[in-house]
Amino acid sequence: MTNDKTVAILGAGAWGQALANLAAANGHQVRLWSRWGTLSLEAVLQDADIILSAISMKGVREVVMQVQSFPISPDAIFVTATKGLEPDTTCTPSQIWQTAFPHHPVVVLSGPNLSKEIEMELPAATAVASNIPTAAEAVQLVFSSNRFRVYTNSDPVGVELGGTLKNVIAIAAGVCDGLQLGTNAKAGLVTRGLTEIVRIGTFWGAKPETFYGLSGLGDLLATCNSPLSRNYQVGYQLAAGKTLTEILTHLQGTAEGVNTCRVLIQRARQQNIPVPITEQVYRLLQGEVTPQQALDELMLRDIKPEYH
Ligand SMILES: NC(=O)C1=CN([C@@H]2O[C@H](COP(=O)(O)OP(=O)(O)OC[C@H]3O[C@@H](n4cnc5c(N)ncnc54)[C@H](O)[C@@H]3O)[C@@H](O)[C@H]2O)C=CC1
Ligand SMILES: O=C(CO)COP(=O)(O)O
Repeated sequence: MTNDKTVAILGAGAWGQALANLAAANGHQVRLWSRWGTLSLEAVLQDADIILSAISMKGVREVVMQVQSFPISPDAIFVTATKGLEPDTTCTPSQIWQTAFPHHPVVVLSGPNLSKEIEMELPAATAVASNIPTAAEAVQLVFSSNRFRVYTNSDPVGVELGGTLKNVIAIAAGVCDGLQLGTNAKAGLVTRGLTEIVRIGTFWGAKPETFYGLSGLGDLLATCNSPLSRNYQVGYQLAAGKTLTEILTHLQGTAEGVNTCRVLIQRARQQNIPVPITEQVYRLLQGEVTPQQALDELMLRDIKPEYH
């Protein structure tokens, strides 16, 4: 009897490759699928115990529909590692996977996981969250090692939203560093950013405490403080006067925060949720304000109690 699993990883970008290497290093049989690769999706999915998606948000629904057209094991567990929101529906990736595969467990994997550091075999921790505890535990076993510490969590919505919403604040943090506003400004921004994340996330059904864990505060700290973060890079380069189009043309990989910010603003406005930092990031990305104007708008808002 062996505990080795067959793991299908969909998406061979930076994150898909890093996760494939982690599972392979633990002795699992890993099949990595890319739309440009030689392995067919059908062959990759055949009898897989775990089907993990590290597809960027823009491709998730298309890939879900392709997966639906092939046979999969009745016991297969889906894992989603994408950090984004779908523009038209405002769905999270796990909601899309769960709707398409209602009889399979879906696990969200999210945490402070800059893929370049993980590829360098530096230590990191993450959370795997599901409504089905045994599914989260199975995924925990597949990826846990002496360099990747995996915690289970029972709040998939909170874990997924933490990883997704922090990307918008990471853009703001990049602007803050790019403008050389100092450590006090950065600490204030990130803390108020977390307040905004908790406000939106709890409104959408997450548990508030989840946002103080690895996938919330943890990932917020990682992305707001590292030039390895593509979202941080977007903000940093906007502060240097580059246009969004220029930045995205040269950026390696995906900065999900750009799209997430637009979806978030749409939902927050509909539901009357105050999100002042996200609002300024949105206006900056739209070219409606300069980084300095966005800062002034935030600093000169009506004064108020810290909690209300
Ligand atoms: N790179 C990182 O450090 C981390 C990234 N993430 C998240 O993982 C997701 C992927 O990120 P990266 O791997 O960095 O991005 P990436 O841009 O390097 O890779 C994205 C992958 O998705 C595939 N893809 C996109 N649209 C597709 C479609 N229509 N059909 C088939 N494949 C499609 C691309 O071919 C590529 O393999 C993002 O949501 C990101 O926020 C999460 C944690 C860490
Ligand atoms: O989510 C990440 C780290 O946890 C990766 O951040 P970026 O997508 O900004 O590079």
